[in-house]
Amino acid sequence: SALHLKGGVVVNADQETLADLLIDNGKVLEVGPPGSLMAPDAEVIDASGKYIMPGGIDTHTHLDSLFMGQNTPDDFFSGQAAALAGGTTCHLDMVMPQKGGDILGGYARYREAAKRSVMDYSFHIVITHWNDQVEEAMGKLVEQGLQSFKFFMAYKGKLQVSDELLAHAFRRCRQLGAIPLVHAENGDAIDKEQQRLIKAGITGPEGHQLSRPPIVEEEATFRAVMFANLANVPLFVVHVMSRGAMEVIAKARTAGQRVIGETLASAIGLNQSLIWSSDFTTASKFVMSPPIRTEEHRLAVRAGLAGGALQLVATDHCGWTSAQKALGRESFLKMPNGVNGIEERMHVAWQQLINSGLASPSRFVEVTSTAAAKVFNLYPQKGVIQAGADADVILLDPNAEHTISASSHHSKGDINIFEGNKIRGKVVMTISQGKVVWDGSSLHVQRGAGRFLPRPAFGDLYKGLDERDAIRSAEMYPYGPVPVKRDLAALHAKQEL
Ligand SMILES: NC(=O)NCCC(=O)O
Ligand SMILES: [Zn+2]
Repeated sequence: SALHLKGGVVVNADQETLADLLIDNGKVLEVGPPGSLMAPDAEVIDASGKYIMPGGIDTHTHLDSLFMGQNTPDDFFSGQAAALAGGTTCHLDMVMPQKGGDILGGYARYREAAKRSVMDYSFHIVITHWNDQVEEAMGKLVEQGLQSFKFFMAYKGKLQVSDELLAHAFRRCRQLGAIPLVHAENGDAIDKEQQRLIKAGITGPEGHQLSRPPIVEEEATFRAVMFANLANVPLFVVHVMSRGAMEVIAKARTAGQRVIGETLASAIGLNQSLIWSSDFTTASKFVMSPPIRTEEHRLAVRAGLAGGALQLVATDHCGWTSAQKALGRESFLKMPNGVNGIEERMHVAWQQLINSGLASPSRFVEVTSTAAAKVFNLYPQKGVIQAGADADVILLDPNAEHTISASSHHSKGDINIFEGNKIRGKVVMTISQGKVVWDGSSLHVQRGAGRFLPRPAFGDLYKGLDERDAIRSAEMYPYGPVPVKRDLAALHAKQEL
């Protein structure tokens, strides 16, 4: 049935206004001044004292995934249900290739797994090797509505790609109108550090941390940014965890390059102190790549997200059980990397951005929803509350207090990196496709209700790139057109004499 939200503050990325909202048939029907909308049959929801905002979009998740030999506990049903309970109504999941590198096969498996979905979703496709079939598969995937490909610059010997592959792939993305995503860490350097630390007997979770210092993240970020510049392709850097990597991105943007920096709930909400805990289960919870960093980095990245050096905040949700983490008891090399967050992200971002006074509710909407919709070509279907948009909407009570805990979360893992975090501000209602799916205490989700969202190539980030190419070419050949015409016949004739 139709919903009539009355008396709330509607927040979009550009402004907040006291307004009423009418929702019907899965869409936003109308937004108008308080008392102006007529809908006698609609169910009335009192939104007074609450913010009405676009549902969150998480640009980086790993649901129903096989990673480091382990299956993630959360599938598309449990992961998305958790997301909805935390105010996220849409996500983009990472498609890992099948064994043997079969990309289309991997994609088909994820489409099948996603049939359990309870909210809308799309995918990024991970590319780990290169040949003609891969190039062709990328083209086919773009035709099917996928416009983003992910490359790991770390995980040596497994997922890591070479510089040569990056160079090829960025050109191919440019041709297809797709966005390349990079996990930016120098896998070769990490490999050496890992061996050194293990040899020194540092085998615990802190060894993971020490093997991947901020400098390996900054170096790879710089390399990816330079390669993207070379191909004149937009670039999306996933999970920016450190100040240096953020500054590389900010500098490139200042020079006019189209680079998007994604940070994570774990980066702005936590520092690495608990990785030094003498309790193994506690320490192991925080093992992820790139690592959660010192307080100095947390504060820098948080401020950068508020101030505009970074563009959005995701989760890289790849939560594991404590038993799975314990596989790394003897060596951090065997511990599945990854942390939870799909359910906590909106609350952590609210706490860190709004309650710190660093950002406005509009900026919160921008970094949790609108920017993602724009970059990944879902706007204005998603990421905004206006007539015609999908009715993915949340109500947030800025005064409600709650504490995050594994004992009350909806995700399937038995551990939570935000355990005990006190949050002021709570999502008291989530509306997905026009239906109330979270009422503040229970979920009302329907298996299979989630839809795959096709995303056309050549989105907003591509506008103007052809003109830039033409101008850059002209700048590259300051002494005239190439190839330079030379009279080689005359030279031959001369030398034959
Ligand atoms: N981030 C992490 O530690 N695990 C998930 C895989 C990745 O994104 O690197
Ligand atoms: Zn990653």
